[in-house]
Amino acid sequence: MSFVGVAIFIQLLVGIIVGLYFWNMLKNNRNNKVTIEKESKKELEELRKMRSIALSEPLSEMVRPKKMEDVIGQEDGVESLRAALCSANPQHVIIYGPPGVGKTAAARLVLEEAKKMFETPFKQNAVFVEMDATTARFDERSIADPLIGSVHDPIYQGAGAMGQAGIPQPKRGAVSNAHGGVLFLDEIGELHPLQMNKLLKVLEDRKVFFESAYYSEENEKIPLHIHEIFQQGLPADFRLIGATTRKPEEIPPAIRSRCLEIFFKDLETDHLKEVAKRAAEKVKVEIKEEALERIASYTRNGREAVNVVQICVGIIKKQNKNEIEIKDIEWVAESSQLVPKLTPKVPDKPQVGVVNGLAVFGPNSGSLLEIEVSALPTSHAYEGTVKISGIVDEEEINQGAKTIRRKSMANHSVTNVLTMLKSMGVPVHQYDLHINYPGGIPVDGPSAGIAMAAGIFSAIHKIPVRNDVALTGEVSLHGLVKPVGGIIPKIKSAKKAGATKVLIPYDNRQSGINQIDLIEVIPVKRFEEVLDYILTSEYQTIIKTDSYSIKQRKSI
Ligand SMILES: Nc1ncnc2c1ncn2[C@@H]1O[C@H](COP(=O)(O)OP(=O)(O)OP(=O)(O)O)[C@@H](O)[C@H]1O
Repeated sequence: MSFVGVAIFIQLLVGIIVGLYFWNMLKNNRNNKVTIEKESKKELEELRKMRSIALSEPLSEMVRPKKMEDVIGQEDGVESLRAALCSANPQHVIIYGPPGVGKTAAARLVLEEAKKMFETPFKQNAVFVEMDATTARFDERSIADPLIGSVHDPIYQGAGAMGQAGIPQPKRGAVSNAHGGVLFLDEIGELHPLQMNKLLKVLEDRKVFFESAYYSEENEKIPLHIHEIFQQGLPADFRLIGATTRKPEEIPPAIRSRCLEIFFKDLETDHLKEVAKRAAEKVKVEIKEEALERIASYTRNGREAVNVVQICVGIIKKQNKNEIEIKDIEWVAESSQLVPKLTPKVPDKPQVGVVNGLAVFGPNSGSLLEIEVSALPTSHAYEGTVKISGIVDEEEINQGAKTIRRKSMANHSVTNVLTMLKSMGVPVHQYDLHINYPGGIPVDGPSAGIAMAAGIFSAIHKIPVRNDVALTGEVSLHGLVKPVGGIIPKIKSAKKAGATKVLIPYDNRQSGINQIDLIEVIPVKRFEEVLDYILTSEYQTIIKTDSYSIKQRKSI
């Protein structure tokens, strides 16, 4: 074969190989397409089948408040929420309150109310985006951040078109999804500090800026919209409504200072009855007053009340009944291990060494706190012993990334109280003292100072303490009554427990406080005044014949 013949043969061979290669590729592509189409058809059928199945709407959805008036017992909170959002300049908000009392329900409704306002900046299609801060996880490489958004770099996109072309892809987070509307961030107190900082930056800029090592202004392969996002940021102009069961002091000051703070309360018995009644009405089931009363006695918030009705409805429907009776509620209480609520009450009569202290839990819930003191003459030569029971010995304070463990403040507060009483002339050292906080309420903080001091004084001198007075306040080494937190819920809980007077630190007095719930509120400056108010009238005569006089006490 000549040289030309060989060349033609090789050319033909290469042509055949290349042709076969492309023919094979086309065949594969066609096969792949057919397989993908078949798979997709199967998945679509499955999806349609799933969509055709729908259970009935759960009762919890049916009874969810549909208008603000349906949110029961939160008039002040709802009014503040309206003031914050239903205006020409809506503000960011944090709602504090116990779980299940209507924070989410009210937040969902306020945007709809705001949209109806004449001057509102919210458009009719403004969105309400809901997110739970406990699920707003992010990863440190910023590949995924459902709250703020993230950039999918080509290395993580794999074989996707953008990935192959080396184009970084910004992905929207909740802050951008909420653009023009409201971002409701439940449990905002649980947000990771790093994300809290990013959120603060977004609130300030009203847009999100992304970074990527794969981004270059000169890269012409990058589409225009991605250039615009990297250069001008992704819009994120929304109003934040954060909700938390934590106390304000546990929330970072930087976010607090940018938000209006609103407080939702514990629901009272009447409110719980109303929530349960409306739930029963919505499913057209009858329920009598005594049954509502029983539901309220077992439940602590609106969600629990709705849940009890929901289970009862299931039970009576199975029995072809249309009325929820007390026995149905008892059955639910037993099977769900619900325990009746104990509302602390003031004692029936004055007693030696028994004082009505006041405690506060979470952001807005108060409770009467019984303090009992026993004082027995000591057999020790120099100094009696001091025992404290029923308090938190050690506590853990979570400050975002760091956790602090500290010894109980109540413990330290006893030391301060004893020093104060000793310097007053009370013969504390001659007694073995036992201070007990019965009832399992976790006590901490120094706010029980004046109550504890009064209990010790009463126990040592065997003078009964008035049972109708409750008191709160820290006491200084020199007998000054220092301000404390949670004063309003404390006053309300004193009234609920049956007290007629409540002593508070003078510096805690504020306008309108004297009229709260028709209980007499008495601001006090010094511990001597506390004794004058809470010890029974015998005190005045006994004290004058004792080893120290009122004059001595006043000179502390
Ligand atoms: N004040 C209330 N008035 C009417 N219904 C209420 C009230 N509080 C709770 N509910 C009922 O309980 C359900 C749950 O309430 P919601 O989710 O608003 O509570 P929350 O305070 O946001 O609680 P969490 O902090 O646990 O999310 C509501 O859908 C509603 O049916």
